[in-house]
Amino acid sequence: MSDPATNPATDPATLAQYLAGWSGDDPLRRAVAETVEVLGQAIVEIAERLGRGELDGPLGGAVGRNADGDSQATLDLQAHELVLAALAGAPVAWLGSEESESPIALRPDAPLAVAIDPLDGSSNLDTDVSVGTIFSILPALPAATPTALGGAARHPLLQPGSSQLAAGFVVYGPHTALAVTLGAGTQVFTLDRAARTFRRTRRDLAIPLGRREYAINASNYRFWDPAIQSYIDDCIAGAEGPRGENFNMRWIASLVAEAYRVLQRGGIFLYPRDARPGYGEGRLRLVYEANPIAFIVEQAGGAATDGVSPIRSIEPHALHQRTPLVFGSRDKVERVARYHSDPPGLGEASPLFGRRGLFRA
Ligand SMILES: O=P(O)(O)OC[C@H]1O[C@](O)(COP(=O)(O)O)[C@@H](O)[C@@H]1O
Ligand SMILES: [Mg+2]
Ligand SMILES: [Mg+2]
Repeated sequence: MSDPATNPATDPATLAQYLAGWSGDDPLRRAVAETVEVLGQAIVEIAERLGRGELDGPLGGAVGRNADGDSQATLDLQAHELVLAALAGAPVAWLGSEESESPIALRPDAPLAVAIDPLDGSSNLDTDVSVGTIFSILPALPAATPTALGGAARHPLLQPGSSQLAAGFVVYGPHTALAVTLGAGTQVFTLDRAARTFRRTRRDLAIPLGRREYAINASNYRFWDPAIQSYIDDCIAGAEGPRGENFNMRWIASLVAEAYRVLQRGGIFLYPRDARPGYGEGRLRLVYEANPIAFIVEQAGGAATDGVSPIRSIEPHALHQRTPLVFGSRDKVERVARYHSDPPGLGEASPLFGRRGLFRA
């Protein structure tokens, strides 16, 4: 897979052009393309609102609580409303949003379901750190009985991530970047603010290998499982430890910003389960955070697991369900799984094995 930095002057594909080229005359693809495009319009609005900072009032500050008990900022709700309004005419039957306890019924006969985190990382709003939007597009199954969410019949929003037709995430940073996959590679578009248009700036992105960088909230160390503790211990031990090389650490506390960094320069991200009350399945949500990120990362040659199993193989049972999440360069993600499968005391960190070469990657 090639990874050229694309020059918009010679590769002027706008998001709309890229979507049109991909969809052709296929009705389901056209529906996906239309939906990504209207989400793009909502994203432009959210970017403009964020770009005004506190000129129109406070961005952060809790105004309520969502279904998961997280506090909601004014902008969490505004972003949700902008997405809802943008989807009004789209071929979407169901919207599942972090900011709505239950799925929202849109057009009953439409072929798609959208799951979205309208504003990711919103606890960072008042510090002007990058936040984002994450979305997943699924087929709306005709046989589903949506009122039985969580029951025997499967709601379209509760399909495993392997059913996704498209996924995207945005970083509202110094520039607004949109990473998208339609199952045919990962593309990055940059918002041309003056034209209110996304233009492709990276084509068929491939996560670079070899970057020795990990991202984890290290303040939770004492609550982690031994496998995660061992993995991080070995990174921290650096050149003197079993890995035999030094590692750098990053933690922005903004999933989209971490995911974008991993896409651009490699490394690994971990938000594992831990022993704090309420963190038995980690913090991040499977349906509208982990699944779309996993699809995009895999389409860029990387991997995403819950530590052991591929994220996209997990059968969701609830819209707001959490999952441990590990993603990044494939070799590093696979190494984390091996720390889980090695018997305690015989892992790579074991003094019995010291700097054994078997798992050096
Ligand atoms: O504060 P913590 O525990 O480090 O968690 C940070 C994580 O929580 C999140 O902010 C969760 O997303 P929301 O802001 O949408 O709830 C992620 O962006 C980030 O990776
Ligand atoms: Mg989030
Ligand atoms: Mg959010």
